[in-house]
Amino acid sequence: MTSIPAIRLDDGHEFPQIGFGTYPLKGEEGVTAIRSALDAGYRLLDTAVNYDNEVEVGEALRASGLPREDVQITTKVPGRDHGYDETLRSLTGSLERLGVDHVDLYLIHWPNPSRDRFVDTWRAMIELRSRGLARSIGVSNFTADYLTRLVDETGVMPAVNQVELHPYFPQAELLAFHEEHDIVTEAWSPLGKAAKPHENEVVTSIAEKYGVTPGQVVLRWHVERGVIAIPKSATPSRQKENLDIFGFELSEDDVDAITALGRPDGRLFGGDPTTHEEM
Ligand SMILES: NC(=O)C1=CN([C@@H]2O[C@H](COP(=O)(O)OP(=O)(O)OC[C@H]3O[C@@H](n4cnc5c(N)ncnc54)[C@H](OP(=O)(O)O)[C@@H]3O)[C@@H](O)[C@H]2O)C=CC1
Ligand SMILES: O=C(O)C(=O)[C@@H](O)[C@H](O)C(=O)CO
Repeated sequence: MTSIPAIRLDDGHEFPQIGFGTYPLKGEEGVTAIRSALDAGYRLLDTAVNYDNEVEVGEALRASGLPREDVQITTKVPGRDHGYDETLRSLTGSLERLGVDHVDLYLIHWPNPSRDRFVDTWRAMIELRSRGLARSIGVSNFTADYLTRLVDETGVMPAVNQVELHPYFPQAELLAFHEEHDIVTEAWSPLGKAAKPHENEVVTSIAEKYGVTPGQVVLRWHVERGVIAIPKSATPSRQKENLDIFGFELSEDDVDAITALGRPDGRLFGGDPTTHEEM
């Protein structure tokens, strides 16, 4: 089984550089797909209250027979649960649905700026970390300005920012900010989902050169940039393929050529964190 290199967060906890995205896996089929990912070697599962599949994630974990401590679980507080007390309650609900006594990474799913409650939400997450209910805490879809506001108002910088990141939206500026502030970047839709950047000729020709698949090239590009990627696949063969990316390296020129595919309108569904509201 592939051994997955780890990335260390600024709180000292280590996370595998490839995790498994679970949206929109649900029901019996969802449990089967998530279980199959665990069997293939994934040890980081990404879920959220809004995916409505925390129960399935917990079931797949138990069905796998793996010790709880071998698998890291991320979940996320939704916009409707922003606020101090609301966030404490939200995690209680997530833990019950998952059937676990702590999560390994707890994220604010979206900043939801029109509500302007993400700082209080963050204060609750700091408390949840001190109670041991969330081992690491971070955010998702935060801009540099929102991250700065969190640290200015609470003194605590998120360990992770999970953001849209794929060859058509490479986010070089945000990555540089993260590096400067010891924030680990996690890529959502790392394969670019429906935009299928792996079908772009730049990627397919690099894949041919290395004798790997285009999907593997895109995931390796994330690895070369020091990012944690959480590809989703319901297909067991692709689940294995997406983990099998540690036997080759991309040259700097190839990394740059893929990054150059970025487009100003490269977001998949216009999810600009400064305007997108998701409850
Ligand atoms: N924080 C946030 O706001 C967000 C977080 N996320 C998280 O990120 C995860 C991943 O993102 P997602 O949007 O699913 O997009 P991905 O970029 O992971 O793409 C998933 C799609 O790619 C296909 N696929 C998987 N592997 C390959 C491959 N090797 N070659 C070609 N196609 C492939 C899958 O098909 P198939 O399943 O048929 O194999 C599926 O259609 C989500 O599951 C979720 O956990 C996603 C969006 C927003
Ligand atoms: O999947 C997620 O985590 C989301 O935040 C959603 O916005 C998701 O990307 C979606 O539903 C897009 O239409």
